[in-house]
Amino acid sequence: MQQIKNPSASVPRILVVDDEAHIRELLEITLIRMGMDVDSAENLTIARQYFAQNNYALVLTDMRLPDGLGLELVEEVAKSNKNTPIAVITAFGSTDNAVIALKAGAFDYVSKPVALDQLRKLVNSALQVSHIKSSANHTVTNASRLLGQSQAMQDLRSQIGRLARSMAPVSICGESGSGKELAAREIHAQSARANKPFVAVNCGAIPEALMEAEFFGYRKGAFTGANEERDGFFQAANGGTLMLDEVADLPLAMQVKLLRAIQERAVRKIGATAEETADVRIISATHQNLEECVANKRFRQDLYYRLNVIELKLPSLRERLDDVALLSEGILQRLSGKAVTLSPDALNALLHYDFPGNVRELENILERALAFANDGIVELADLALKQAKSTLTPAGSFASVDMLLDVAEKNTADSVSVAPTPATAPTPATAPTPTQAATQAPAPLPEVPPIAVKEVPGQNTQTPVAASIPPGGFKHFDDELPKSLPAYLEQVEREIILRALQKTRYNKTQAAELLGVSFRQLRYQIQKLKIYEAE
Ligand SMILES: Nc1ncnc2c1ncn2[C@@H]1O[C@H](COP(=O)(O)OP(=O)(O)OP(=O)(O)O)[C@@H](O)[C@H]1O
Repeated sequence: MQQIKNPSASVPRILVVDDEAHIRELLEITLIRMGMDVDSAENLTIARQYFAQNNYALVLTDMRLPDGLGLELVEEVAKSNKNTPIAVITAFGSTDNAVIALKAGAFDYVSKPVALDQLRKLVNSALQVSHIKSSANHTVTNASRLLGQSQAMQDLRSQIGRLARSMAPVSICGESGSGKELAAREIHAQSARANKPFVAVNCGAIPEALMEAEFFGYRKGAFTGANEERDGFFQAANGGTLMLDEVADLPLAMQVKLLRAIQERAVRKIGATAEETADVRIISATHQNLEECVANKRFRQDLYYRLNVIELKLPSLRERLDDVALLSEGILQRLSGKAVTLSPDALNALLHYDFPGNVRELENILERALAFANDGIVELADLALKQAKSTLTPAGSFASVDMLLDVAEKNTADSVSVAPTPATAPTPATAPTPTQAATQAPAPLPEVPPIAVKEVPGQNTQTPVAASIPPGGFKHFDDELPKSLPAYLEQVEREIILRALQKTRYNKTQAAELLGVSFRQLRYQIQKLKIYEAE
């Protein structure tokens, strides 16, 4: 056992635990060169003594020790009140051990033979975690955008605080609109990676043929149309967090490649001969049941095991209706920029609504209601809830089409959202590529001849309806008023969405661009209106 003399209180101190003297020595030299103080232990017993007597910025332990497993130390350190990050050194190719250690509370891992640049990155992340913990920055939890004071939200926020201190992959599940992406952004914002990119990728929105290029990038000339070298999502997220949204939508072939990239922490651009390291933290999300997808052989078990190291479950809004008042206040404030309140009747109606679309639906309801609200008060009738028996008083004019569509998501300034930007996408002649659509103002929707004439069942039916428009379009009211405003507005919304879908040959990404809404919002409206592609 070797102890560095005269450790200064201001110098970060690291405990290295390994039974092989030459590895201890290598780690010690590297860490001392990085300006750290180092204590080293050759077995669990000595490591425990050191840990009990000192405060460490990081504990780095081998998995196999003469008197036990490094995993025991991981559990003890994770459970202690000291909040010390602990990382493990795993044998080459033993990624299962890494997953087990991460599940037990390890902050990160390095594989043998230890690559020194990876070790340096790990140490720097651990130091930032310790710094965030002890500095005023930690109050970021209080400024969380995830609103809600219910027990479920308080638990969620403290779970997020713990997860932010780890590199472990997190799998977020929850109903559509319940806040999965927001939770992922929070984990990133509170982590040591906060000043690096957060890249959110909608796996369901990328054409299969382009997946590899989008994820891993390509070299110039790698294929026809590859006119210049391009980074993929992994490179764009380097040092930060990569969110794989709707991960269940990944095709099986891509799942294999993704698994490899995550395990090796390295990717190879299409056309490149060498791999490059990819230092990304993976957060995945889905509204589907991934276990069921595994059982149905739609999702690889090994990838599931790799992504699902820690599971974060988002409660639905109807499970935490006591948050509705606070959420509404925050949303109204954000949307209108001034104090707008809900009348007691309106609040009461919301408290009895079941929100199948969760917080996103609450946002939509309130955004629509704001357009009708007078004198800074949202009344029950303004909400136009389906269950609410509203007697709507005419409020000037009917909602414009723009109002019916949700506002585009606003990315936070410190984050990057990467939309698929295919280089060689076989795109329909009339539809713009996503790249074009992102840079051009959406063109006005031209008249589209009606297709696949089918009768559209009633708007409130539970049966999905095929994507078809009645001949001549839907009935529009000139003089007479519609019998039900919500049903009428849904009808107009359906018509607009169907026209955009038909124009883009059912490419939802392009349809969303055309309508100036995000893919997620369009998908939500399609689900809500139960539109599906005509066979
Ligand atoms: N707790 C919350 N506090 C404030 N806003 C929230 C909360 N949860 C969700 N939201 C808002 O609701 C909207 C939907 O959230 P988000 O996109 O994170 O949901 P999601 O579960 O990822 O949806 P999907 O499954 O459709 O991808 C966003 O505008 C988000 O800001």
